[in-house]
Amino acid sequence: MSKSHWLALMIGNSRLHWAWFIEEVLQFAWDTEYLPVSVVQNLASCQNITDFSRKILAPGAINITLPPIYLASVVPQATIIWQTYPNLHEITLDQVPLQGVYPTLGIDRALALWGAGATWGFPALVIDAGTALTFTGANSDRTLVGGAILPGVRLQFQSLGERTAALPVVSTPKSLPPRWALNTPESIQSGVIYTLMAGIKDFVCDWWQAFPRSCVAITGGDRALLLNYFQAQYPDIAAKLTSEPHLIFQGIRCYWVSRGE
Ligand SMILES: Nc1ncnc2c1ncn2[C@@H]1O[C@H](COP(=O)(O)OP(=O)(O)O)[C@@H](O)[C@H]1O
Ligand SMILES: CC(C)(COP(=O)(O)O)[C@@H](O)C(=O)NCCC(=O)O
Ligand SMILES: [K+]
Repeated sequence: MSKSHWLALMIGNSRLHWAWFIEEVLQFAWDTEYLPVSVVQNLASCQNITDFSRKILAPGAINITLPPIYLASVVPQATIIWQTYPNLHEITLDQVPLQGVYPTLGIDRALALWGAGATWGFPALVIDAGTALTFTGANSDRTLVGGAILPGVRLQFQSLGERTAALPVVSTPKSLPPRWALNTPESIQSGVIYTLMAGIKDFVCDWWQAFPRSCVAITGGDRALLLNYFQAQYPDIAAKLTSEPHLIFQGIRCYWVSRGE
């Protein structure tokens, strides 16, 4: 029997996250920008698979087998576009085996937590440093303990620059800035970064008080950046964080396996 190839697509608020799987093994993962409107319109106009492959995948080619896409999204408008894809499996919260979730919990948070628990065991806490930064934790019964949501790194700089007259939108520093800054850009960098780190440290320490041996996994676009800062400022905590770029894909993989495909 031939092995099954499939794609995972996570639609986040900043970009699309893709992974190519063969059976339950992740082969390759990449990020793309949102598709240009012209491509989306073209996609929406497709009538069937042949039409789709001719217009989108490989103009001129016929009879291409489209891989199934397992889709999870926290951006409803962007989901609509993909519902025209002929071989789509949309993952919803009721398909994630966690107890005590509330109806509006983000599917990305649920999948990352499932992925973390399946990989390192429950209890587990996930820090997802994406457009928004989230904490999401479950206990040893796989019951959601709860979490928190705050603006992510880039969003903090953007919103400060865009909603004030005198503040520029500064870039995210690659390494830890000086705490006591003597110019405007570094003052903004210091304020955002040191407050963010203190906040993360406080959440993580509170979690470890309740669940001392729990895995705390960090994922998302700013994962490596935050880990760098932590290594410089709180190396003891950095050493106890588990860094995993593909936590949501681990959750989607669990979903794929649970379907017995
Ligand atoms: N090309 C990029 N586009 C957007 N964000 C990026 C990019 N490269 C790095 N980042 C960082 O990743 C963060 C967004 O994380 P990501 O996991 O991609 O978000 P989401 O899952 O919400 O789409 C931003 O705060 C930003 O600092
Ligand atoms: C908190 C989020 C915006 C994070 O999304 P992201 O930054 O990964 O794009 C997303 O998980 C979401 O829309 N959640 C719904 C609200 C909730 O989880 O309570
Ligand atoms: K919103």
